[in-house]
Amino acid sequence: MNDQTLTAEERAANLKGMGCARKRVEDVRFTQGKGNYVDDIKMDGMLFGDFVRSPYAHARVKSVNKEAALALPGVIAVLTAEDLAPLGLHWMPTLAGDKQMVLADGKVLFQGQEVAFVVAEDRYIAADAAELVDVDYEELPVITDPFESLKSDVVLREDLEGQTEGAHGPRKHHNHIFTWEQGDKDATEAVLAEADVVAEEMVYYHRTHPCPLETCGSVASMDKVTGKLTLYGTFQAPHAIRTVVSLISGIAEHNIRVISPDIGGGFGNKVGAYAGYVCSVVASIVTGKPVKWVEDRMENLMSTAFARDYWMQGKIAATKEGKITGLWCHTTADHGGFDACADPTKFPAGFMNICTGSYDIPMAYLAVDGVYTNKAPGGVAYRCSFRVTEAAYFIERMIEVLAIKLNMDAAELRRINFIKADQFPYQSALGWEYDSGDYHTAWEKALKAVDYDSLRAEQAQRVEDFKAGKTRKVLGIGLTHFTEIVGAGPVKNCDILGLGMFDSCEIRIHPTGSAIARLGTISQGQGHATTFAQIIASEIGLPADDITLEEGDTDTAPYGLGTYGSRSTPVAGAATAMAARKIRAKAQMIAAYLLEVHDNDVEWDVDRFAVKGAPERFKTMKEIAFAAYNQAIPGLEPGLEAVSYYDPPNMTYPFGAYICVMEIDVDTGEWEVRQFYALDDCGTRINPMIIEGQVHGGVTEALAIAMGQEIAYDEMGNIKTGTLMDFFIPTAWETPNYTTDHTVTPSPHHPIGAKGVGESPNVGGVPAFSNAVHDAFRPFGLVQSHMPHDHWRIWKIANNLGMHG
Ligand code: PCD
Ligand SMILES: [Cu+]
Repeated sequence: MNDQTLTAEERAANLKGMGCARKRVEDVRFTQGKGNYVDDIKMDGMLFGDFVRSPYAHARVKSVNKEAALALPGVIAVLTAEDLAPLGLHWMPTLAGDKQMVLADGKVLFQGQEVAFVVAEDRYIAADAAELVDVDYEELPVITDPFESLKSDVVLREDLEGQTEGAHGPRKHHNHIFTWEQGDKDATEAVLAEADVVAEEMVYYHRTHPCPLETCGSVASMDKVTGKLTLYGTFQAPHAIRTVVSLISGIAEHNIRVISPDIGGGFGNKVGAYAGYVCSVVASIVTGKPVKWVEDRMENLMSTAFARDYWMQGKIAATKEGKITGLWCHTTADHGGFDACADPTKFPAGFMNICTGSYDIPMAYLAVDGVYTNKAPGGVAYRCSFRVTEAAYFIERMIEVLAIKLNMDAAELRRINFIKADQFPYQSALGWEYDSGDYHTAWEKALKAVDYDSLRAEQAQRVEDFKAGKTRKVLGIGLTHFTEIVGAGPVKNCDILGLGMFDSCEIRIHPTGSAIARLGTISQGQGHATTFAQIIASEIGLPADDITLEEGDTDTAPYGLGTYGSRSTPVAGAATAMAARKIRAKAQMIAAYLLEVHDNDVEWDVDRFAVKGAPERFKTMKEIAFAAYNQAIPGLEPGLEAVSYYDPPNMTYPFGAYICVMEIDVDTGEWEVRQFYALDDCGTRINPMIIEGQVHGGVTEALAIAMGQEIAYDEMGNIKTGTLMDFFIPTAWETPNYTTDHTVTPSPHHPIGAKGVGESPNVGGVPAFSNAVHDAFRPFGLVQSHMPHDHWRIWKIANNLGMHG
């Protein structure tokens, strides 16, 4: 055995375990076009569904005439709310405790709302037939502004009329959904009243959309003989979907098999439940044939879950020296026609109460009011754990605004107020216990890496040159220090529709020393098959290359709550390590038995158990695996497998320091990112290459959001950005170079010390880009301006500041 000739380091390297920049095993398939997405699923006799959608943002649906559509050859059925009503399926519950129409029931509340579902023999016939469905609408007044909505006599949700209690407490107005309050209002207001300095600003984080490359879709197949429903779909939470389908359809849960095949990006868009899923299931039950529904790009942008749309009114108080004494925030949250926000049940505004950020703020108060308008429903985490990007954007803008008020350097203001390394675990004024952090170290490393002082000197020179007429370009230095909160979790705080947010992993070792692991999460491109195998490799000493990973099939995977909110590593990653440790514990008994020593007389050594003090006497994990199946210890059951359901004791708190240096042409509003530095601390790093990829992707999405991407409506409620001609997706052309860096502050409660990282680059990136724009104009008097900072809006900033002469 050449094992004996290798050093421990060489044996460890062969495992490709944690810390290894292992190449993504998924990519062999993906780069050869061998992925298997929902739209690749083809079944015998499969039918296709397509929606009739409302052209109006608010209208009464007086009648739906299906005749012409049904007369078209190849059309099998046209479903309306009337058809679904007897089954109780014309409305469905949302994750936020609201309910949502599956098909228009008497009225429509947003443009693109589903009115009828046409089922036909192929996709094209279905689309043609959808055009033939004749809907008689009566237009109603449209409200697209949440502040107006709260003053309007127009009742948007007639189904809730007279209902003064909502899912999250009292409703103040017929278009009001909930008020969520955190922190101490009176004490915070007292601090504001006495403060040396108070900066106040409205920070708007505009409506945008995750817009994954693959749109949403499903294929439902009801087998009437076995009574089994198989549902393929683009689900970020397949198990939760199975439970919800069972609860609302009455089909026993064991008779439902939900499968998430390959997913072409989720970004939060695929967490909730959509009308298309319900309609494909009903259509399959009705027709007895498999039914596929896949939306197109415009349908995805106009009807599936949007993100953000938070109006955050802020006040921040400080001493003259810049020590922050209090933070106050009132948010008006525009949820559109239904509250279909995907947050843990007890958090109607997600984790917005992380808005004290990285700073030691002794007193704080947050209130969020949810409001209905005539816009698409949703409110998902688009690459951020439940409204954390909103919170980070808010505090990182407020810090900048305060720095202006104090006439202070914004890097210094942050430094003065950071939570110190010795304050962790840190109890925040709005209720969180930050598990760990070392913000000062990260901050100094970042400032040094970009040579902050010379950048400031260059900027000062630039301002002079501009004033002297020597240049038409200004320079912005966008600073951000963010704190994320990921890994929902703890079941005591976090559940979705009553399902506790634990996660799971099951590992089965085969006799020859290879293995399969199944998890309750589901990769959408993150590379779980690569990274989770690395955790197992390090924990039990079998090569990652010999470990298969399977996710997304509810018939085989242990129950889990799915992948979003960067929870896979903090929760399922922990379950993986715990399951592996159970296996190692059994392996230790087997090894000791084979080596004829006491259990405690063997010790773990990379990929084997060796006799203490006699390292030449050992059994490798591979040998132990074989023994587990034929030479088991008398009385011990054969086999080598384990499962772990992990309920994390706390969330994890990744953080980072991002700096963006931007050049802006004041005459055209064009911008150029000259430098972007991203330092992330996600605790123990499983795969540095995947982390770097996550950061590149996330910062690019942040660039999109900050610099142009938006879901905009006109006053009639028409969506103005419903195609990729208008909705900004950066290409290689717009995407700058990034410098990535890291510090490592392990999570003290996670078995391997890892924190999530997938969302961090969005949470840190958006304020970094936006602060760069603001900072470029700060010397000319700009305090606050709303995103997205497209060329036109930047031009207007310059124009309003009188910079166009
Ligand atoms: N420390 C550490 C951490 C982490 N990691 C890695 O990294 C990744 C990620 O992770 P995380 O953070 O944990 O996360 P997840 O859970 O897995 O995932 C989720 C996320 O993820 C991200 N990313 C991504 N990518 C891709 N490609 N695609 C997609 O879709 C996506 N999405 C996005 C989102 S949006 Mo939400 O849903 O909004 O809530 S949330 C999210 C994986 O693989 C892992 O393993 C490592 O390595 N290390
Ligand atoms: Cu979010």
